Amino acid sequence: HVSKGLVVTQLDVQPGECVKVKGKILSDAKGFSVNVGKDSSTLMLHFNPRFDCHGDVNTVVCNSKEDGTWGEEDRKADFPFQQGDKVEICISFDAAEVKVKVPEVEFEFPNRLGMEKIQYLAVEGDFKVKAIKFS
Ligand SMILES: C=CCO[C@@H]1O[C@H](CO)[C@@H](O[C@@H]2O[C@H](CO)[C@H](O)[C@H](OCc3cn(-c4n[nH]c(N)n4)nn3)[C@H]2O)[C@H](O)[C@H]1NC(C)=O
Repeated sequence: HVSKGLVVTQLDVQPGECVKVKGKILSDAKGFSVNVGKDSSTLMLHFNPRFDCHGDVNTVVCNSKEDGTWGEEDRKADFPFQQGDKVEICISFDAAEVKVKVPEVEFEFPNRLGMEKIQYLAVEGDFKVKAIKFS
């Protein structure tokens, strides 16, 4: 399993609010993930840019996780990331969907679990977190 990165629990992020993660993608990154939800087993969104891992090259894979079981993967067309880049990722949600804003591109993913708040944030993989901000 990927090494443990930053984990934040006891959050209470409401619809319309934003979780901002600033950091640096490692220069030899294979992939990283930003995970938000209730806890590590119940994720509203697993946002997983893959440079070269699990058989994917330069592909953003999104998924949800319910009580430890992955949902259907959603592979995105855009891949606005480069190894070594500094990135700022903003995640917000409402009853219908989760939005992931990065410069130039906004990804959308259905709020499959109908979650009403984000209590958990975990950043995993080849990503060095510099700052997190809740607004
Ligand atoms: C073609 C063979 C069967 O399909 C493959 O099955 C793999 C195993 O499920 C898929 O990889 C997993 O995809 C998951 C998202 O759907 C995750 O990215 C998983 O990454 C490791 C991981 C992260 N996490 C995790 N992060 N945060 C939390 N709470 N858990 N748990 N396991 C990956 O190991 C992989 O994406 C999938 N590939 C395709 C093309 O479907």
